[in-house]
Amino acid sequence: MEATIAEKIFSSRCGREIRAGDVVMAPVDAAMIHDITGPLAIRVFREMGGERIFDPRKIIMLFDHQIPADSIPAAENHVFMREFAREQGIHNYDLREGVCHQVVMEKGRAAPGEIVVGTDSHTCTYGAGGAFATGIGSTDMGFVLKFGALYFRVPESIQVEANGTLPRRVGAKDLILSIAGDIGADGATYKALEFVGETFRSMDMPGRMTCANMAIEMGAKAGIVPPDEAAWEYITARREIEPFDLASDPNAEYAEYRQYDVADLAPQIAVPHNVDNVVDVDEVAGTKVDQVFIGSCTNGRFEDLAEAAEVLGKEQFAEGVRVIVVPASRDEYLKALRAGLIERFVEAGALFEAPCCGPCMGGAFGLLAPGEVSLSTSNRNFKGRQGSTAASVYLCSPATAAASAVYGEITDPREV
Ligand SMILES: CC(C)[C@H](C(=O)O)[C@@H](O)C(=O)O
Ligand code: SF4
Repeated sequence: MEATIAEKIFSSRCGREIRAGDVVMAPVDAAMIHDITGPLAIRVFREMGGERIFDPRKIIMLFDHQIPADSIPAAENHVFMREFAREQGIHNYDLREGVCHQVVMEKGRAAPGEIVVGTDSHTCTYGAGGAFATGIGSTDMGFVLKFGALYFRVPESIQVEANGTLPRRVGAKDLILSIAGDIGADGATYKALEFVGETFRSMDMPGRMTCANMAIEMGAKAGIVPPDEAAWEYITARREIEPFDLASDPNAEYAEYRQYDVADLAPQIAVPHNVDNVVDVDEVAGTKVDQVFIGSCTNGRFEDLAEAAEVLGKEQFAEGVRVIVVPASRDEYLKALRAGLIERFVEAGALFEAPCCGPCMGGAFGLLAPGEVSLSTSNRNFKGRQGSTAASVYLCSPATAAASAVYGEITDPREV
């Protein structure tokens, strides 16, 4: 039988032929827990009578949402997790490395063909490298910590094919926002989104990560880019693994097909308060912004910062706009530092913060007051996502964020 990439990954990991719709107990190749959801997973593991975790080498532990601790409960969570890591022999990246999804990818902890879970909805990011990766709840993670396996209902797939070359200053984020606008916030619920076509094939790994990251914003269980040379190059630079072929069969069965030609794509904006409220930038150009956030697991990589810096050029950020730039990880931070980007952002008036989730979730800092408007390169714009429920969050690409930060209002980066 011809199979999709998602079906093939489950078949290979379970050692028998698996079809979409099957409910299987599948082994987990890696499991990520962070400072917010980790403590609950550990408590569930204990309640289940857990003493030793299934394999400490397969656990990725780190802190990124509330770092450095922004409250006493957060500090207590960190202490609790550090103790668990010591007791179980887990390598804890602690608060040094950055946002969980960036760190998992950059440390080579998710590889093509693997099943990877994390107690965070954007775990689907690792599909950029050909893993079947999905966010799970802390209760499920308690089970994974004990048994190293989990029940899955193997998803049907939606194939999204994109062809053509993205225009200047239009990038992966614009493409995925446009796809989210079409599919809708629940249009891919429990499906695997498979990204194929020449646009994805010529996209760099950071761009693929931006796209896979937002699969969950359409309700998808996973977002997968079939691994090609670029993906294998990325992973083999980080861990010892022999490349192999992994792609859907030509006649595999899909729930749906969607096709895009990106040659004329305009910069896209998700306007408040849903990710699928997507419009071309010119429909909202001129909207005044109070805060601009460039960062997150969606768009906090070096390439994103470099694109923003290129659009910024020698300009200053507009008076009255708070520009917050947060690299997604220590590695990305160092690359930005060495390339002189940090100096440029700070000179132009930005606050440059250490790697963490930052204002993305309205957690640690950068919260909005009622009535304020934020333009953000992150992935969610629900009411209250970045502070007050009476504030507004618009989502965009790093290029649009930088252009808008210079003019103090939503601006088409192609005109800068
Ligand atoms: C805190 C965590 C559970 C949450 C998620 O799962 O996505 C967060 O990272 C987010 O982006 O809202
Ligand atoms: S950067 Fe934002 S979306 Fe990503 S893990 Fe952190 S809070 Fe979640």
